[in-house]
Amino acid sequence: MLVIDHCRLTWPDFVADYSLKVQAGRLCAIIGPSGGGKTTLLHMIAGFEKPESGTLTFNGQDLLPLEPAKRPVSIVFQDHNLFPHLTVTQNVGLGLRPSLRLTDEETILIEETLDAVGLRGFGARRPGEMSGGQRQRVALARALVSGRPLILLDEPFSSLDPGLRRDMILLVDSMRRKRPVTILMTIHTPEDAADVADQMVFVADGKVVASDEPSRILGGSLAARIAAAVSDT
Ligand SMILES: Nc1ncnc2c1ncn2[C@@H]1O[C@H](COP(=O)(O)OP(=O)(O)OP(=O)(O)O)[C@@H](O)[C@H]1O
Repeated sequence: MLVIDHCRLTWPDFVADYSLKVQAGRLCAIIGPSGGGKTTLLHMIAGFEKPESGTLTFNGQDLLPLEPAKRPVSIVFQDHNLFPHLTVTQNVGLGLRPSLRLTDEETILIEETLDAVGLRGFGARRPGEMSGGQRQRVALARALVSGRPLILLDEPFSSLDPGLRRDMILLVDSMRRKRPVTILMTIHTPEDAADVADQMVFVADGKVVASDEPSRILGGSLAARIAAAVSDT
């Protein structure tokens, strides 16, 4: 289980105080108004931002003393951070071995993962030779191949058209059914994930305002604030 207890960050214009629990193996969708603190929450879990107080554990392990690279966390950004000069296989391989001196077993694992995200035969291509949706799949494959149990997706699909976005969310859902991973995903369109997420979290003003099953979040007292947040973005 991921347990965040009163993790506090203070900047001149923004104060965050996050508390949240996510059971291991769950898919948790994070929604909320622009500037409310969704990305900052993920960055804090990944270790890019350090809270000045509070506790953060995953499956009982204290994450706060750990540098980002040492955390059991893999993060996918909206701009997917692929290296244009590297092939798809190499970009995914970075999730396994930054030196890219891949063993035969690792190369096979990469091929299997590319297959799983629908990119069989794309290994030799470069990101510039692929569509936006295909590039997102490469970034997702890199996160999955890392074997890290906690995957953070920071609006990875928001630049895609609605049909493709939905396909990608279904792909994330199918991946986590094959492998025990816990996934936190920020999204702008709650409906995209309403039927696949186990948990939905509404973040605003640097706080987790509500955390519950998606139907309760979307149909509850926050419905008007959620609608306003969606139309605002
Ligand atoms: N390193 C930083 N230093 C100072 N302020 C920051 C820093 N990082 C983020 N902020 C501020 O924290 C607030 C929350 O930003 P954050 O990116 O987490 O929001 P968000 O909910 O992800 O927004 P969006 O949906 O627009 O991406 C913003 O006011 C932002 O300006």
